[in-house]
Amino acid sequence: MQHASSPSDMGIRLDRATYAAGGRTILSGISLHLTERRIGILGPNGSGKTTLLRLMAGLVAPTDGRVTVEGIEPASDRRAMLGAIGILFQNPEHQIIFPTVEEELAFGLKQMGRSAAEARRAARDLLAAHGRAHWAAASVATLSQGQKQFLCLLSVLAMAPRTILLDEPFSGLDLPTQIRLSRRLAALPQRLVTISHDPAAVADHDRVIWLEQGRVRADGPAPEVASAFRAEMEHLGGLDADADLAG
Ligand SMILES: Nc1ncnc2c1ncn2[C@@H]1O[C@H](COP(=O)(O)OP(=O)(O)OP(=O)(O)O)[C@@H](O)[C@H]1O
Repeated sequence: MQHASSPSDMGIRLDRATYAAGGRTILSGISLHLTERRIGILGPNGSGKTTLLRLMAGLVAPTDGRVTVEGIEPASDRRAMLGAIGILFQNPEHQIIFPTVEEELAFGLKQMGRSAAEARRAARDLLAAHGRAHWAAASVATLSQGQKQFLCLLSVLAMAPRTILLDEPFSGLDLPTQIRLSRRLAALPQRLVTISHDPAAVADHDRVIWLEQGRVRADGPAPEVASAFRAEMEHLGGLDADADLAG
């Protein structure tokens, strides 16, 4: 497997990355070099957060500029990305494709080259390690939303990617499930890039990037950026309508 060859290749780099679709520019000239262990991406609805995550994961390629992960363009080498980047999508329904928990967990491992028997064994071991051995044969349809979200996290962890991208990981989860998931995420050794519209979700992160209308509006330590973002959102919330939307 290819690994970073120079410090500038480490982590995730965006060089004037632009993404246009449907006749409009969604991200404009984003330049970032992300190497910190806990990174937050804040932004209001429609600011381009999920699109940025899709670019980083290689699910879409920039229409201009460049994106590299550990020195490799993610959209051009999806296989190399399996060990480099994992994604926890906002909606588990967009991630889960197999009928049973064990099949779902084994899928990624098979993609990484494990035999079917090895993948199933590793899936069962992972479930047992998280006190969920009894889930193996369960139909995914019988799991609650929070349990599906946890299954998706286990699927990502099974592949042990060096960076995990999290798209609003707490949306739709009740408070105890949020607290549990947040504790599990905090304990992970990997680099985490967490997308949120909630400044509290990224308040203890090493670096926070504020996206606004497809551009970086602020980039810095969490206390500064998250509090400036909160102040702006509270100001906007005090107005009767979004200033940039007609009607
Ligand atoms: N393929 C596409 N074609 C056209 N427009 C798109 C496409 N993908 C995203 N958009 C638009 O780009 C903007 C940014 O979308 P994106 O999902 O990245 O925002 P977001 O910050 O994640 O929003 P939210 O917080 O609401 O999930 C939105 O206005 C969306 O409608």
